[in-house]
Amino acid sequence: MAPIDLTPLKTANVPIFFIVGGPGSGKGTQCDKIVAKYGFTHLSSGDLLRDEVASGSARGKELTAIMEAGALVPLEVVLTLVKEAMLKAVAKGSKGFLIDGYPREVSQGVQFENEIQPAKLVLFFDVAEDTLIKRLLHRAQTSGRADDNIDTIKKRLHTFTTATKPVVDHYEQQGKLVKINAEGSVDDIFAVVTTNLDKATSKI
Ligand SMILES: Nc1nc2c(ncn2[C@@H]2O[C@H](COP(=O)(O)OP(=O)(O)O)[C@@H](O)[C@H]2O)c(=O)[nH]1
Ligand SMILES: Nc1ncnc2c1ncn2[C@@H]1O[C@H](COP(=O)(O)OP(=O)(O)O)[C@@H](O)[C@H]1O
Ligand SMILES: [Mg+2]
Repeated sequence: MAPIDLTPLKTANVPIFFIVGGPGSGKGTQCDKIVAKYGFTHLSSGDLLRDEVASGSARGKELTAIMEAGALVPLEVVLTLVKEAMLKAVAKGSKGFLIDGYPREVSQGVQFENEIQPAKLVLFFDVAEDTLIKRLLHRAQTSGRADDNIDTIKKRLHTFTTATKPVVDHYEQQGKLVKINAEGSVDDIFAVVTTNLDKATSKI
């Protein structure tokens, strides 16, 4: 795959926030509220992957089985989709990015930050496993997602614990992690999100 020219993205030099949390932790819900208040561009790695599957492309066909198994798709695939989406957004004057659902393993974060730029903050939505399961089963009633079923949910939770929890430790050691208890109401959690984002963006 030819390397993507990231010059426009690096030149834009807009803030980038990683949004991390278990399946059903509220990443998408909080990102929608952050976009409404700050105007950042929300890119969900899961949504980009589902769009790729829906496009019927050969690349998309390979992804279906992996996603329905609740496993992680190859790093290069998801990073390429994220880069392509970020370039499209900076061409339209993006003010900054919420990268939702990425990184899901430490190597993803390291490669992203080496090739694009360091994330300003990593927001981690911390939710107990039984709450995640309850929320995802509730979402399953309307999401129509092939991976919102109890078997795949359990696999996604296992994937989160084994591959993504190390991401939390990695950024905690760097002092860039904001760990938010995301058990409460959407608005209470958003109040904590805005306190942290206001602090981070005031330093830009
Ligand atoms: N009670 C409660 N439910 C929430 C909260 N945030 C999200 N949800 C619900 O939990 C489900 C998963 O949320 P979503 O944003 O899709 O989580 P994601 O999988 O991390 O992107 C959805 O049905 C939401 O309506 C919250 O703060 N409190
Ligand atoms: N960064 C990533 N790396 C590898 N696979 C990913 C990544 N993001 C999403 N996926 C795949 O897409 C699926 C759905 O992701 P996502 O929509 O973010 O789930 P949720 O919002 O419920 O946490 C994941 O279970 C995984 O198979
Ligand atoms: Mg989501």
